[in-house]
Amino acid sequence: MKNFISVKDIPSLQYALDVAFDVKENPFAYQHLGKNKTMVLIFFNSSLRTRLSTQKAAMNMGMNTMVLNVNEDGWQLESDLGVVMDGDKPEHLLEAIPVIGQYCDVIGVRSFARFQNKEDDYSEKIISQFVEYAGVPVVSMEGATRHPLQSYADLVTIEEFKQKERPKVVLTWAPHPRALPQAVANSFVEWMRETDYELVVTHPEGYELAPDFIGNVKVEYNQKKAFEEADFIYAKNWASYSSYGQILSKDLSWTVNEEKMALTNNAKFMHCLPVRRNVVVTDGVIDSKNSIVVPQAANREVTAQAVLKMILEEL
Ligand SMILES: NCCC[C@H](NC(=O)CCC(=O)O)C(=O)O
Ligand SMILES: NC(=O)OP(=O)(O)O
Repeated sequence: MKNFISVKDIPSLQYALDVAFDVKENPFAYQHLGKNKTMVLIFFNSSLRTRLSTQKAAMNMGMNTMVLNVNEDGWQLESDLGVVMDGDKPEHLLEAIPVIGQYCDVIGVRSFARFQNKEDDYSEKIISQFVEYAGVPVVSMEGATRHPLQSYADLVTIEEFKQKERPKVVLTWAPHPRALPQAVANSFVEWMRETDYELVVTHPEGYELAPDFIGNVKVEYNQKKAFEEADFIYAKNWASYSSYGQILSKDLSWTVNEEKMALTNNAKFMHCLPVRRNVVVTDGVIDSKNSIVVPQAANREVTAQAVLKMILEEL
């Protein structure tokens, strides 16, 4: 594998699952692959899980890691092409990216949607420049439109907890005080569409995901109806795609609560975290025995390591 940006980069879902379960069982078996190799992790946005799990995964693989928080301790980086750089950004991505590529063997990048321009976000303006100019493999640690390390961990988690071959998996929109990217939801749908699970997405009108991501996945506007017989409830807020980046609703009747979970088939509750308690999900649900958010987060280390293994094997 050269880069890891979307589900299309893995050889197959089954192969990715096999690698993930293997590294989960044998985390230190492949250190020879990463010996004397370095991963640089570049963050344009905050992180807890991705930062720690990806570094831990790289260390498990015998790699060294370096972290750059662009907004705190690097030069501010210009990403627009052809601009007169007489403003507040001293360095262009066109130099910064190949320079970073000189110092490492793999680059991880986190760069969220900025919500200034739909085309810029949906063309993955930042990550695609990394892929073009880095000269080394690039791993998305959440781009503008996808969060593939998260979705891969979500898949592994569902495989571990599912009680039936073809579970019903429901992605539900939930309210939030801020405008959040569509990346987690897009990517979750993109990965789930590669499985044979029954997938249902529920959200208020106006929150439809981009057509390329939702495809012909079933959308049920009645949240309670969507929850019926669900085996997994995956909650996430996202801002509107059609009214790009706007908050159209903060309706707390969409919060995942005990009453709605009672409609399900004893469903497991999932969220990528960080999560706003008693806005996205009630304490009662996230503190219940059916909440698997912590093992889900633990699998972030597993899938980051699986991705690094697949990349290092081809270096
Ligand atoms: N990486 C997982 C989620 C990251 C991001 N969440 C956030 O920014 C939450 C921030 C807040 O709750 O204010 C998102 O939704 O894409
Ligand atoms: N789920 C996730 O990506 O968490 P962080 O934003 O803390 O990395």
